[in-house]
Amino acid sequence: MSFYNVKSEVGKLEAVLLHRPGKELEKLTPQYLEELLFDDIPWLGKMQEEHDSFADALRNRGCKVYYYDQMLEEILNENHVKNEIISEIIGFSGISKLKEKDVITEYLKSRDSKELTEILISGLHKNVINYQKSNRSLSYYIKDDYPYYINPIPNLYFTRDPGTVIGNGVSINSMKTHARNRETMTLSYINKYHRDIKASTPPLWYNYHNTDSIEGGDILVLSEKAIAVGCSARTSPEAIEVLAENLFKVESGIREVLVIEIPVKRAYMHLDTVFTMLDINKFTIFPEIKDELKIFKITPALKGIGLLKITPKDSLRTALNEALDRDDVQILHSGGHDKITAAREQWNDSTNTLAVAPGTVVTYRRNKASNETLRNNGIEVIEIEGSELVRGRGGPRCMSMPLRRASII
Ligand SMILES: NC(=[NH2+])NCCC[C@H](N)C(=O)O
Repeated sequence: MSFYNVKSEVGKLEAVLLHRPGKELEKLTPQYLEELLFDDIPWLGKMQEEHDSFADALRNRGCKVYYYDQMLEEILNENHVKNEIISEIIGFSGISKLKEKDVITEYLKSRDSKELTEILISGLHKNVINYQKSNRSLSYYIKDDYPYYINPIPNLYFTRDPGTVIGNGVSINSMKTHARNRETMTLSYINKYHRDIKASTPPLWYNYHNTDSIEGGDILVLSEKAIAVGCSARTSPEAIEVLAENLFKVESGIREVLVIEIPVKRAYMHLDTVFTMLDINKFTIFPEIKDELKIFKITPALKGIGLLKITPKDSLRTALNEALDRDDVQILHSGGHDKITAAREQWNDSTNTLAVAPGTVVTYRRNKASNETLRNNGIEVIEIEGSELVRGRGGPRCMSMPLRRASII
């Protein structure tokens, strides 16, 4: 049996990868907020309570929850994996250029797998390493005010973005920003070495070593034959083409990539901040952007040069109907028909719904107007608290990486 199986956006959620926010969030300071892609500093204790309730809501619906740090710790028990990760991180974090690199490498090697997991997620502060003053380089003094050798990765609880399961394979995404690239790097090790995953040798649809960026918040698995990809502040057209070529080349089952270009803005950093799927024929959208979208359909080129055929489309609804082989697609507007409410609720992730079954979604309770519209249109809404979780700018969909979904009957 394949460890990964996601052939829709809404089939009953059977297994998911989450990360419970930890000490990495306590490394946020006003000075580095923007660089670390936060708008505010969440209160960790409260955030963990909210996250535990989120995980419980998924378990209550029969979903198995895997945790990123546990899987990482498990693979680090093998010495060769530990050494491989340490050497990549040393290069990635610029430590290999420092005089103190041997001391830091030794320090990392002498940690057990739990301690190393903690460092890989919440960072390595400079004052942890003791070494002779005589070994200090000029760059040590000049960059001295930067506190870390290894940066914390506070966005890790948005497990949606570094990896995306499509069919029985996975795309290990290439992140737009340095702040998030290590999330992807560690995920690639989990994918390669975790005993539960490697047994099924899943195909890799995208490799994070490719520098064209693509993030999971932009990828929606519409069906076993079609995916939608947002072209956004985080996902480039070049990366979408590479993903499409890989999916069309091998036996992924995917025959269409529907590209939805959204405006480039912090508030809409990914497609799933403005548009998600709720049911086999229902979607929700932030109405403000609907006239600004550009839609393109990519299919395998039958003849001609190159592998891809690109067709511009006029209407999102028609394109979705075509992709899903239906004629009844409905797109519900968030914000309860009020512009101000819609904008406020979008900022708080009203359109970032996570389907746990066809027509059943998890949302933040705070988005009252949008939740009401969903209910009035036959959607079952499971509400969770998100006062602290939302401060990282993400909702239930961003906080989850579906690993397996049941097929839709
Ligand atoms: N799939 C999503 N919409 N993820 C939201 C990620 C938010 C995160 N702070 C970032 O800017 O990257």
